[in-house]
Amino acid sequence: MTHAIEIADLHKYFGQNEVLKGIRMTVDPGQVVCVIGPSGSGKSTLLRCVNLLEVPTKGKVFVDGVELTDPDVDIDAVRRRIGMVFQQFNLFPHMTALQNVMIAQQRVLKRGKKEAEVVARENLDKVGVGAKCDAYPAQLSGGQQQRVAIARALAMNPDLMLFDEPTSALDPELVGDVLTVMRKLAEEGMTMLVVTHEMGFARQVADRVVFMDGGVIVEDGEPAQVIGDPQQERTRTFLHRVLHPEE
Ligand SMILES: Nc1ncnc2c1ncn2[C@@H]1O[C@H](COP(=O)(O)OP(=O)(O)OP(=O)(O)O)[C@@H](O)[C@H]1O
Repeated sequence: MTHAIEIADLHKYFGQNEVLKGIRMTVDPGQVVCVIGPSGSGKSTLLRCVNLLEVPTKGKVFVDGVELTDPDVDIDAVRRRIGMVFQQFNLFPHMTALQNVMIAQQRVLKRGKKEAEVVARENLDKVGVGAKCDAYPAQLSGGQQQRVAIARALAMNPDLMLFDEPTSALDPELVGDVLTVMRKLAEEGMTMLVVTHEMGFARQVADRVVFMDGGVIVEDGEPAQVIGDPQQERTRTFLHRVLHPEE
């Protein structure tokens, strides 16, 4: 079986700073893999290397068997199959929710206005903000804005979704709405690579959890193992801090 994502010996430097130090991992079709780890461990950089928002210094990244790091590959064609959801929702402030979900379909996929609108409405309904089509981002809560951002990614019919701390910018009471949408996508079989601090989500939804620290993968396994019974001291220390922040 071809892996949905394969990362082979990935290194990334920013100047002298080696942020990724030989990452190897895979995500198979339909799998949900959560990446956890302390701030600055390289999680976002890893995710950004999967759609070449960052160019790896060394190593290879494959999406569905296609090597993104091959200079002859049509990167835009591969990128179109990858949906990305960021911590900040990055919606256009002067466009309504509906227009935000339509615009990339029209510009990138060259869909006509009518089709783009139908697809946008379907996806806004799917994430539970169908009633907010005509609202501007400033009129929406953070959780609603993030769900519009998810709808925007889904409207492009991606094979694969990357999430970079999608709930970190949200007020605590809004986190659940976004996680519910992500859980539903996982149940539908979407392949997902998710950088998150939400241990409950990682534990309940992920097929695998990857713990990163200092630019390396320290542990990679089933959630019950990595979160429930970590083998490495570094993982235990991190989890203790995250799960018992008051101590
Ligand atoms: N564009 C950049 N230029 C220079 N250094 C960068 C750049 N992006 C990230 N870094 C550095 O790379 C390191 C890893 O950052 P990264 O954002 O990947 O970590 P992270 O694990 O996602 O952290 P967080 O949980 O805080 O988002 C940090 O030291 C950061 O300062």
